[in-house]
Amino acid sequence: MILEIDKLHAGYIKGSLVLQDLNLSIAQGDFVALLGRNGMGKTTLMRSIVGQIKASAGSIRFAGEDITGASSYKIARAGIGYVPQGREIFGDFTVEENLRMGLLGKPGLGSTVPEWAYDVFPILKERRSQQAGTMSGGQQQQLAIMRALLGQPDLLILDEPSEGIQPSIVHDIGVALREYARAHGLTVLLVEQNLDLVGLLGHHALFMENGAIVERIDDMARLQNDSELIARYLSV
Ligand SMILES: Nc1ncnc2c1ncn2[C@@H]1O[C@H](COP(=O)(O)OP(=O)(O)OP(=O)(O)O)[C@@H](O)[C@H]1O
Repeated sequence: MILEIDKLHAGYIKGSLVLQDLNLSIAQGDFVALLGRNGMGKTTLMRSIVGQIKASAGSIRFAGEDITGASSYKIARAGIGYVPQGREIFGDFTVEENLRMGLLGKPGLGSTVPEWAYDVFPILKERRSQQAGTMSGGQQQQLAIMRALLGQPDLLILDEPSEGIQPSIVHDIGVALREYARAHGLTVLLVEQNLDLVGLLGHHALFMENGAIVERIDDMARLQNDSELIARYLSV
């Protein structure tokens, strides 16, 4: 297992936990989609894995190493890339400057954006000198994903990458990312509501409710044809 979370408890306010006794194991090279209604704790779980929220109990192991309580910087260096909800790109900086930030803090990667980055998402090459904040949502999402990939992570975590993006563009981004992930043996953990992207980037789906993972499916066709499952976990 590349990621092993055992009995994790975490939250924002003392005495009020969002994640309760959460267990999760992800195998190397797996594509896992995490689904659930708003407020169930998906983002809190992602932020706990990348060290932005400290666990009050339980443990998180990545590639055999205990990363519970480690700094975000150390966790990124250990090989976890994170594309946060809302993308968090630097709008006043150029595309290339944003991409260079993905190289920071990782020894041996240099400071020049390698050509392969532009091969994965060619629009970023066209726009490399443009202020990132002036690009469309889909273009900014490609930038955010590539900034994370430039650190050459072993596990890539994406939090609602389709948010605010036209469906056809979401699909194209998903196809490009799937191709990259397969070619590089990347493990992917995706929080997503867009079922097209879940189908593209998920081999399994996990459902989260009230701070715990309550069900797993391996037959992804159920997301299209099991209306009872959808109603139980996804309808608002
Ligand atoms: N910064 C914060 N401070 C206090 N409470 C928070 C904070 N962020 C989230 N919460 C609370 O934690 C709970 C879980 O939120 P979380 O964002 O993890 O859910 P989610 O499943 O990712 O939903 P969404 O799809 O809306 O992001 C919610 O009750 C939310 O109000």
